[in-house]
Amino acid sequence: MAEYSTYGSVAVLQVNNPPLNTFTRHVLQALVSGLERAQRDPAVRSIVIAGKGPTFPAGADLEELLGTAAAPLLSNLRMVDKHVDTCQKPIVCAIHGTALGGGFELALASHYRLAVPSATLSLPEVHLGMLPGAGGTQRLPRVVGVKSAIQLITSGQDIKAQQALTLGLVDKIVQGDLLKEAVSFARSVEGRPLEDRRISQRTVPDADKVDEVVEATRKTILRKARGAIAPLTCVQAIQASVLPFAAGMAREADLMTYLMTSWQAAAQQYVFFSEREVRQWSHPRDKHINFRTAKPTVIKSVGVVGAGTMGAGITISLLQAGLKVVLLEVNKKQLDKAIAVIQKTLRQKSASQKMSQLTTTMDYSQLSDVDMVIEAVFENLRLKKEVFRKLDVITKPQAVLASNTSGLDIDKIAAATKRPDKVVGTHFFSPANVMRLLENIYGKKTSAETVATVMQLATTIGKVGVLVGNCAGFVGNRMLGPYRSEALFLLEEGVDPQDVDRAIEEFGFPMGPFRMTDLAGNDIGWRRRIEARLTTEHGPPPDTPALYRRGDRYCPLPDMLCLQGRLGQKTGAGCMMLQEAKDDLTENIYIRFRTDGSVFDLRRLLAHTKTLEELILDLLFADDCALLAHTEAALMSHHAPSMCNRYDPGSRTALPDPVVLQMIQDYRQEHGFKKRTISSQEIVERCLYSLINEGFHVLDEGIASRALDIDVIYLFGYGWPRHTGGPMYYVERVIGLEKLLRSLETYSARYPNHSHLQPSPLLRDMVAKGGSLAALGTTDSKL
Ligand SMILES: CCCCCC/C=C/CC(=O)SCCNC(=O)CCNC(=O)[C@H](O)C(C)(C)COP(=O)(O)OP(=O)(O)OC[C@H]1O[C@@H](n2cnc3c(N)ncnc32)[C@H](O)[C@@H]1OP(=O)(O)O
Repeated sequence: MAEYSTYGSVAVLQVNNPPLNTFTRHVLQALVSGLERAQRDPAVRSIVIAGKGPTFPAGADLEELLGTAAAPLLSNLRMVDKHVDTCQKPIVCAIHGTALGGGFELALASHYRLAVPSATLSLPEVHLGMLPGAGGTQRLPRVVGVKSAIQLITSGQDIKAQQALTLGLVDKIVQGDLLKEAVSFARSVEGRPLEDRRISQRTVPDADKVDEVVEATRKTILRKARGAIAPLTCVQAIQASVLPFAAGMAREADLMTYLMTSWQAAAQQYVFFSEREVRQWSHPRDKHINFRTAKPTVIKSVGVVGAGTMGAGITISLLQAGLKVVLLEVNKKQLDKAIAVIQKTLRQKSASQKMSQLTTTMDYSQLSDVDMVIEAVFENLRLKKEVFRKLDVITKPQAVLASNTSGLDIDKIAAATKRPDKVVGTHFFSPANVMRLLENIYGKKTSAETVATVMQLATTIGKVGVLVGNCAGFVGNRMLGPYRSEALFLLEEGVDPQDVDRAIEEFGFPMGPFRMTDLAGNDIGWRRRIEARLTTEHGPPPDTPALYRRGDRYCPLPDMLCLQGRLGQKTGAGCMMLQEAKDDLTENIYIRFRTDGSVFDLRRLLAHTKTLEELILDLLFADDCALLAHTEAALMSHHAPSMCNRYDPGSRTALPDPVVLQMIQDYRQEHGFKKRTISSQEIVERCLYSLINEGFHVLDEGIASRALDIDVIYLFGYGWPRHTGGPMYYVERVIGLEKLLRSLETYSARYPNHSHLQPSPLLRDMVAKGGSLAALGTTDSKL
């Protein structure tokens, strides 16, 4: 646990608790014993603490911290801290790997710190809903000042060795053998006075400005925290660092107890383990096919087809992971643009050498030798099938063929090939080089080996891969459907778009539903609805009521919006449409092609077509049309000043527009809706409960095999607030399944035609039988 050895006058304590040398109570007990022994031994004049194997201790063992062993763990940690801080012999910490949380705090309690250049230090407790409760909030500000301490602790950011040296957190960077250097360093400081080496005895350098600093940062922290209590509690603890050390420590301990017993800390620790647990996948159809039994194919080279925003982002992710990439794009301008974006991004990340791993081409035959292809063309089934047909012929027979689709049928895509066992979905999220989620979709015929390969690929490229089944929208986008519908129905009843957004953002999402679709592009959903023949232009049958489709309530506002060119931020306006004379509109609408920025006057193009609607639809969906095959058309209306959520050029700030509010009012009148006041609580409940209810359907159908898979998808792909643990965790542990059921019953009784508010049979069953999501396969083994 902590190996004791001596090198002349130097005692060395090496923590040995693989894989990360985390502090269990036994490790800490062994450290206390080692320190006592070294203090007792008159031959020992200095002490080195180090980690054996890959790292210095990476913090407290979370399984113990959360379980019944928490009390002895904490009391042992305090004991170590006291022994170290009051020790009369110099203690030198030798840091390599990751000195995190309690590990870093142990180093701060010591008298000297040496680190190898690759070492990383951090206090990441805020991500676990806690604070650095072993003196971190008291010692760090004594070294770096309150301002920097607030920044470092509330962000939990990594501090690289060189930065730590600059900040005064380490005393020396060691290039050679760390342990040897640490022993010789310890010897060199033997007998020197220790008082000025004890951080606890120092005063905070910017103590006189503490209130000012806290006041200045509070607003930003609150905004970023989005409902999480840990960041501001960290600030309160840091504020106490200007008190005498013992008083500050007492304040830190009180606040730590408050956080550790909060539901948010439990939720965030669930997130930590769930992020890792999704790697332990098993095939819902056959549990014998799982991460242990299925062997992935080794992937060294990947072809990416399509150099749009997604294709370029995917390419960057692959290159950053050291894979060889062949990027294919049949449009030269688009290809050049993508190369420039990739180059710029890699350069910003100081990874320009990775460009040598990239081949770009317009010729499919260049893909003949890659181990895998990820297709990232326009979201259109016909086009994707065509690409897969080609790939099947060109690539080597053992190559895996993956489609980056956000919801199209993987089986239909696979059917275009003679190797459906090698076809799989890999749903990346935009921006693909930033977003951590990779939703991997198996089809009916996808082999275990192919599943294992894409799950392994996720890990290789630093993503969180979640395995899900095939259905429209898979897990994430399918659950988003009811959420969006309910948001629209709320507009019909009297809420303004910005009120819906505000309520959802107050719950903790970075963006409400309207700002989110404006960002993603309103045309994405529109295209899907058109393909499903749901929009007015392509359906419904004449005898269907205006606000119904296939027996379900339907809100046509987003379709009307798209027809007016309000596609979101990319067109400078989104959200709600402004009902204007179409003739007027044609005067002002242009089409801008993203590849070269050229602008075409619609009136000229209109000469060849019947109506404006038809023209826009043609342009947006004609993937085989020469104009659009390799470009994404963006419609740009010059009516922006009078539009609802409009965006000043280059800005992402949504500006509500009174004209549109009037338009919604007209829409309500036209369809006989009576405006009423709706509370934020109702907005949140109706939107989120309908999303979660769909999650129960998804589990019932085996599309997701565990509730934690859904949680991870929403946390890493959709901005679900981390401190709530994810939708399924939140509803079970915070709201309660019974309350969810009762609320859904109330709302569905009020809105019998909103089918997504009808409680799922699984939810009813679980409430009736007292079942839990954990029993369904949510692995809570570590919680
Ligand atoms: C008033 C007195 C109060 C005293 C309170 C003292 C409180 C101290 C607070 C803390 O120290 S909290 C813990 C702080 N440390 C962390 O948050 C580190 C968390 N870990 C990581 O960030 C990463 O694991 C890593 C260290 C960067 C390594 O990443 P890597 O990708 O290499 O490995 P993983 O797959 O993440 O982890 C491997 C394996 O280990 C498990 N694990 C990681 N950290 C912990 C931990 N702190 N406790 C328990 N288990 C941990 C992880 O779950 C993996 O397990 P698996 O079974 O292989 O999935």
